[in-house]
Amino acid sequence: MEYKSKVVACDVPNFLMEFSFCPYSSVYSLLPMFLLPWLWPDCIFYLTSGGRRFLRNCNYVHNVADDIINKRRQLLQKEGPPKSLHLDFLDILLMARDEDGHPMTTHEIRNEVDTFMFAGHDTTGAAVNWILYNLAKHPEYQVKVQAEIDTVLQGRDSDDVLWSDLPNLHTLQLCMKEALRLYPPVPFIQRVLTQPIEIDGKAIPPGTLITIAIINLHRNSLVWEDPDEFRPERFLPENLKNKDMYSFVPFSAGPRNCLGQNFALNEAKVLISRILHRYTIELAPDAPAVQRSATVILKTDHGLWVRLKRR
Ligand code: HEM
Repeated sequence: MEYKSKVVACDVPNFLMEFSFCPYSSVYSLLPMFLLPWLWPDCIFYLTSGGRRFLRNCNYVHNVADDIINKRRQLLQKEGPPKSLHLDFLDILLMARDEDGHPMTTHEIRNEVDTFMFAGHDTTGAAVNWILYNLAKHPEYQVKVQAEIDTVLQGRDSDDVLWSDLPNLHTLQLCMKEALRLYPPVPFIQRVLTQPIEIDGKAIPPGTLITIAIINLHRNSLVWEDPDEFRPERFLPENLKNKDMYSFVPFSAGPRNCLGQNFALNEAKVLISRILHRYTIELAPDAPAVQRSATVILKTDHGLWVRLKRR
């Protein structure tokens, strides 16, 4: 499959961010906001109780971020740039200057912080959950992953996972990719076409908002053999030789793909190897059936229930 569309940035209206259900009528309460087009204009949406709750929640998050930014700015003014070798993200933003020497405003910095918090937190959390769940469901792979972690750590403590260990966790990497294929934390993305394209004989005009269902692509039997099976070996280099590079896109693809991809994979590797070095994970026998719920992030309706046994 080839992506022929050019990608453009598209502003997401606020109503799409309100994923809770419309609270004020028995009929509406069953419908997600995007099925209620008359509430799409912000000025109308903000008059509803859902809209007011949305504004309240936004204010709360913005105040938390503003508070952190202001405290750090004051610290920078008082003590000067940090002496540590690596500056953190907030320091970099606070110290950035444009061509005229102007710093970023708190509002500009907050927008960046919000993007990274939203893009980097729930996504990685969901990924780690789904990976651990799959390893619990497939103990034959969990054992291999644990043996690999034990070898790589060479008797060191679980807290001592080093940067240099990460490329050696090959089996873990295969299992992580397979879990991200079956359960991509971002199941859908959207793009506005800037050029007409044709897919299977159907012409789609520019300006059309299209949804790319990553989860369906990953489970398409034309793309992956036995797509619902957990088979990490699919990602061995020899098995990927004839695979289209767009068959597996949990981090999207093209110029607007995920900026935090490597960070997320490394973060997940550290976390999972520390957990599996100490514990074996089993599915909880009395857990409710896993019901995938595909909102912005792929979650479950009743959680993923596992048991940890100290090794
Ligand atoms: C397993 C974890 C993650 C997954 C599955 C994931 C997935 C994605 C996907 C699919 C997109 C494209 C969204 C779209 O086009 O609509 C994206 C964009 C983005 N991600 Fe991630 N992400 C993850 C972790 C992170 C982390 C840890 C960070 C930051 C530290 C991050 C930062 C971003 C940013 C800034 C963008 C927007 C890039 C742009 O529009 O140019 N992500 N991510």
